[in-house]
Amino acid sequence: MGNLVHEEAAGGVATITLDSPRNRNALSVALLGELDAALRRALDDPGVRVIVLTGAGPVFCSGADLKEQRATGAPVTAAFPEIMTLIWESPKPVICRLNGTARAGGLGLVAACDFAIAPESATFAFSEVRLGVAPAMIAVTVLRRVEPRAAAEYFMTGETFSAARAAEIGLVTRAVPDEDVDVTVARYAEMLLLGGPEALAITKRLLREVPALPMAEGMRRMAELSAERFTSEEGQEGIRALLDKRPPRWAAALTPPRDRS
Ligand SMILES: CC(C)(COP(=O)([O-])OP(=O)([O-])OC[C@H]1O[C@@H](n2cnc3c(N)ncnc32)[C@H](O)[C@@H]1OP(=O)([O-])[O-])[C@@H](O)C(=O)NCCC(=O)NCCSC(=O)C[C@@](C)(O)CC(=O)[O-]
Repeated sequence: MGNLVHEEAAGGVATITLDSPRNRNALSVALLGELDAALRRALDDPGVRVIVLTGAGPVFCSGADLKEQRATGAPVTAAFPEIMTLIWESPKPVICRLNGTARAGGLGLVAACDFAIAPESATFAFSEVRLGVAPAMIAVTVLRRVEPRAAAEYFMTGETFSAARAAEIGLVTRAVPDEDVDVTVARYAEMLLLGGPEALAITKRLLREVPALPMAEGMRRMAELSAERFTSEEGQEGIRALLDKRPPRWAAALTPPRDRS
């Protein structure tokens, strides 16, 4: 366990905390290295079925570490694309529990997660252009979540917007009263623990793939997948459990080799 990222696991849920409040959890080389290792441990642990990503202090993440960038003169975020991809392609669902505000690169992480629960007091900004840099890497996740007009508006103006607006444009799943963040995250984690781990991993993959498929090919491939699921061990257990009026007994969560499609 490192100094800048902490992990704990309980009841099938691993919580990974960015813990560098002095610079508002800025993405330094060291923090990114620890985050990458923590994510891989959670992905590799068959006891972990849901991952929660959060931060310590008043800010979830302030984006690239600008002080380190100035001191070293080299890009500090070389490891960032791989981390966003790990989250995006993780067969286990990932919930972002926003402990507060986020900026720039921090919003790339938010968008990479399957769910994001934000406190109403949080504010957001894609501040890159105001620094003379571009929201380049984060565009890859953010543009898959946020509607195009809103992306153009906030990417190009750098204007600060509210958590409620972030929910409206698809950047976060829900903006809730600050005191309700934990209960809302727990409710999502509980719902996710009810699903079959394989079914969830496959559903996450189809959410990524189906929109890009031509209609006829989409129908053909999804009909095949649907049939496979009904005959899979997990599908049979889920249906048996429903008909027997008992909770399903799921096998352990999926572990790597991860699905990279
Ligand atoms: C986050 C709030 C609103 C909190 O606002 P606040 O809670 O009022 O905190 P603060 O502004 O008083 O900051 C507290 C301390 O954190 C430091 N700090 C704060 N942010 C950073 C940072 N990023 N890197 C390094 N240090 C940072 C800041 O310098 C200060 O240090 P001190 O003066 O006490 O020594 C405010 O601090 C803020 O606006 N920070 C700057 C956010 C920003 O502009 N980030 C842009 C990063 S560029 C980026 O992420 C590029 C990328 C990755 O998207 C490119 C791509 O996608 O290709």
